Amino acid sequence: MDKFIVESMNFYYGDFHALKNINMKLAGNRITAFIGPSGCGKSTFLKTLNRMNDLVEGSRVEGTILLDGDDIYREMDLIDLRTKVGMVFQKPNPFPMSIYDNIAYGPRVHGIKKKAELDALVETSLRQAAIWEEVKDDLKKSALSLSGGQQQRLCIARALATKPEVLLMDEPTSALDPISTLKIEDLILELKQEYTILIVTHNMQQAARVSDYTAFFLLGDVVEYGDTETLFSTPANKKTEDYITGRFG
Ligand SMILES: Nc1ncnc2c1ncn2[C@@H]1O[C@H](COP(=O)(O)OP(=O)(O)OP(=O)(O)O)[C@@H](O)[C@H]1O
Repeated sequence: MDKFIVESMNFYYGDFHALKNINMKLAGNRITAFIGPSGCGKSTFLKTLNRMNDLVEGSRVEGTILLDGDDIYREMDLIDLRTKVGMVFQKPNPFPMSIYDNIAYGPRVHGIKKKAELDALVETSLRQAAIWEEVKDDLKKSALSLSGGQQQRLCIARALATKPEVLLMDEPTSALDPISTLKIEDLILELKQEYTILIVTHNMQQAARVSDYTAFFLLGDVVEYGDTETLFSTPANKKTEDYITGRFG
């Protein structure tokens, strides 16, 4: 099932044409990776999917992006969209509050007040993000006292607490050590059962390890998009081949 259908999408920062005629279907309950050299538009593309770019002055989007058949720029309420489509950023960005409050924040904004309900949500989210065992006795401790890898898993738990359907991840492991990176990768694979995951990564091995599908971006174009195994073993385009073999540039 396609979760997102992107049709004739163009994106501009002022006069700069950052994404050029993107047509793409993104599969539900699968992991899709976006790769490509710096500045090619991967993050911009990811952010169009939950309208994070709306905040950028002078930016403009053309074309259509459907989420479960609804046009996210014309038919969907922004709060509904952001509830359905959660996001995890490159640098872990916990709120300067306790571990518990970081997770309970979103649900509270959505009107959940009962302590028992919040307790359950906090536990489930932390378990799903594979960090419960490490923090369950310290829920009142500041989230800022956690290690970088723990903070990133906490941020994933925070994103899960509002029960999204899609998780956008913008280079979620680039600030982490190899062990934390592998933990997050295991977690991403685990989460695929329940979520649609879209991940920007500079790490080719990571894309090959975790994703079902990969899209290669270059200068705002999608040069090649398909099944990860095929794209990495027998790329159809010479530019894709040059990039994945490190001959790019
Ligand atoms: N807020 C902005 N205002 C103007 N131009 C921007 C803005 N954000 C990004 N750009 C430009 O849009 C292009 C695409 O940027 P984007 O961040 O999407 O690339 P990327 O592929 O994710 O790069 P990286 O891998 O370095 O994160 C770049 O040329 C960048 O300079």
